[in-house]
Amino acid sequence: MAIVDLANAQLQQAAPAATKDDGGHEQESSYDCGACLMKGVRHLSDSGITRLPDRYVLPASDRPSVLAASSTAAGVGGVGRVKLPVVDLAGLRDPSQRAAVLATLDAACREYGFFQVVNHGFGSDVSGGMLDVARRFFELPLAERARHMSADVRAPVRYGTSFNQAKDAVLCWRDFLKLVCQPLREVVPRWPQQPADLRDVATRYATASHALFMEVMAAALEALGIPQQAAAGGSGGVLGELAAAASHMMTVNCYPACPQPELTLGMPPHSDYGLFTFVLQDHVEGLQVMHDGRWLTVDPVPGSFVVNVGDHLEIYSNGRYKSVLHRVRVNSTRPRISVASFHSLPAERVIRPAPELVDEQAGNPRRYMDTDFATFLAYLASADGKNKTFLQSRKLPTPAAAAACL
Ligand SMILES: O=C(O)CCC(=O)C(=O)O
Ligand SMILES: [Fe+2]
Repeated sequence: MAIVDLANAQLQQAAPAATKDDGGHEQESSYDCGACLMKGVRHLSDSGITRLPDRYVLPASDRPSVLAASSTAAGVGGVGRVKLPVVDLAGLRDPSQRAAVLATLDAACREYGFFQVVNHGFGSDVSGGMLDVARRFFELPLAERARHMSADVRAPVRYGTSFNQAKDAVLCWRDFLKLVCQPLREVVPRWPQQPADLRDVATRYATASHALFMEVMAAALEALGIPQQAAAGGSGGVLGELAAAASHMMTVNCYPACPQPELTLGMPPHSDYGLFTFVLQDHVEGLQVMHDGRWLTVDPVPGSFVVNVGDHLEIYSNGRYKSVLHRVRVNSTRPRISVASFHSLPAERVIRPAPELVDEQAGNPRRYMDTDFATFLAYLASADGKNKTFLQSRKLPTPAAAAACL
């Protein structure tokens, strides 16, 4: 798994922008040809364009200002901004504080589906080094980056643009480098050779990210009350399975300065496919989280990771933890780099609600169907993708909802 795009967008199926819209967009331009656009947005930005090519212009109802302007939420920073709950890993490692930190993590996963991890022990050389080499990768000449362009979504390394460049009716203002990270020793020799230190730096980063994921996953299982020995019939539980084999993919995202950021997005609304995603971002804001029907901008906290619950964890927790929609805004002056690490069980593993969290008699019916990677691929190819998210497509009707339909 973790080999194709592990994010489920509410796909933008709108037709490209009309001949002229309120941004004064005209249809014919040298930058509107399909082949030029596939060179990516870094190329467009470097070429000094002053207006957004039509293929990036979202229909008015999907533009970033909609829903964002007046958002507020209890316990958050300013209007439309959020300081995510903080999970202090140093506290988690201290027996006298562990219960309190677990309670914070549990509440964050239920309410926001997002939290921030601090004091994680990741050396700043590891995370800072990763952001630095990512930035230098996108500064390479286009011809060097383009060596890794591939239509094969299973390739261990893939360079591309937009969200799903082969399918997106409206393109996103993002270029990306995807690196499959497992089995690490086998895939690293396939990763880019330029910049010369990329393989070393990304290997150290991937190793540390996996260790951090295991620690946070152990905490989440404890907070959910799932004993690790019993979780998979006494075979060491999910943690034991993950230690033996996991899926892990890294996406390095580059969002260059955009001439008309109010008309487009860096990433469309989507949820992530796995158990947990760890996002390392530079100091430029852009990530927005859906909370209570409103978009909230996440305040970047230097040295921290933004962690979010993925679809697999929502299913495994039988809906207790939320895999929420998020998206990325861009801006006109400051390029932004982020590195998203997607962690889950191996692709062939069927994900279903943990038996410990299902109890029909106690009013906790099973809420999700069995899910595996083949189901996910079938969903992507199906018409359903236009109408609802993958997660919605896996929901079982609750008894109350089923009764209402009778
Ligand atoms: O760039 C970001 O902050 C988030 C990226 C993201 O959501 C993803 O890669 O799935
Ligand atoms: Fe995401």
